[in-house]
Amino acid sequence: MTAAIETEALGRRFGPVAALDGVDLTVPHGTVLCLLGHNGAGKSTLVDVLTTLTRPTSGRARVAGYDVAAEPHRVRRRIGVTGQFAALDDRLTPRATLVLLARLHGLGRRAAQSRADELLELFGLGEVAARALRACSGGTRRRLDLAAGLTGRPEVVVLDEPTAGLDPVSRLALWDVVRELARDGAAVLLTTQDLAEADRLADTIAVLRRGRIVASGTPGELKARVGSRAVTVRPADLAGAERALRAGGLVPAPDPARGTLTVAAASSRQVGDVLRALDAAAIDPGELTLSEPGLDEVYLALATPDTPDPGVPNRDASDRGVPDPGASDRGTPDPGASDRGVPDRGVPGPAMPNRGMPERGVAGRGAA
Ligand SMILES: Nc1ncnc2c1ncn2[C@@H]1O[C@H](COP(=O)(O)OP(=O)(O)OP(=O)(O)O)[C@@H](O)[C@H]1O
Repeated sequence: MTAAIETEALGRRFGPVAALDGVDLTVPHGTVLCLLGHNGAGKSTLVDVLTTLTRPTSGRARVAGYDVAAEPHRVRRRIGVTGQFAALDDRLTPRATLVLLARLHGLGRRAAQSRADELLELFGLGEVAARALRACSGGTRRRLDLAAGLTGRPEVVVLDEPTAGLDPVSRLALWDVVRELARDGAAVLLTTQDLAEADRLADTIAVLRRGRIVASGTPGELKARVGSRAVTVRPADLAGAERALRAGGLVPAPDPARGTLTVAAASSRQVGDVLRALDAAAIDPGELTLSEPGLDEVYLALATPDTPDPGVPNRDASDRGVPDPGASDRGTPDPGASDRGVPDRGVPGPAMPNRGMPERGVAGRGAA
């Protein structure tokens, strides 16, 4: 069985700007791929291409087995698309809205009602199910927007920052929905700026930077790739401890405000090295903590636009003595480099995507 989403050397240019620059992605059924990236990395453009809102200018993308450029109608029938409620009568209730949409997806009256009730419950909309839409809050409309995209039980769901602006309870509820969708066999691609969200939800995280995937893997793999557990000690004699660690061949990072020294320690042997170096100088480590790398480190090392390109030696990382996140990507010249520095959205592209199209908007931004 082919993957639910497959892209191959996918590119989308807007005039001189390469919003997507050779993106290769695979999202199998039953899995969640979280796309992380800085502002302007190309996340929305990728979502727009996959949901047929904009056409690629190079490469290919297949969604649910259909090419997005050659068979956009077939793709649209199989993806979780939201935004429909914007075009509906504001006097309708959330329940009536969902029933109507389910019927438009070909369900009979009974089946449509039960699908609507299922979604109302899933999105915690039970209490407002019978309230007119015009009297519903922005958050409620947002959740309804997401629910509306699922009325047809899509096999591929693409969510652009689905939890941005949701309150914490709604956010957790949406995470449950996403996991449930994947358990039921759907492929979910979601973009997020929320690292906790990616950590909790993703089977795979892909890091997009300036239109290119610079790293992908499970959350655990990415964390292991940038890092680096660290040992932090809080000795009484900070300067003496720093000298002792350096004498032991280690590279401590002092934090005088906290009175701590931190040393990257990829293996347990290196944890021992820290203790031995201090012991050799008869220095008590004081408090000792061992910390695991987090996704925030992954983000800082890989996703921020100022990070050196994967094709360029990463001086910062090697200076800190931590493994270089770009190491495995080396050797690939960066064809997008010449596009850089072009002001964002300054140049109108050949075909401006209509992000606001109510009948084909994708879950997420601006829906509230
Ligand atoms: N219609 C357009 N015309 C010109 N440039 C565009 C257009 N749409 C996107 N771009 C440019 O393409 C690049 C990628 O933009 P995109 O919106 O996909 O990024 P993003 O990762 O979604 O960012 P954000 O998190 O800020 O929404 C940016 O440089 C952006 O300015």
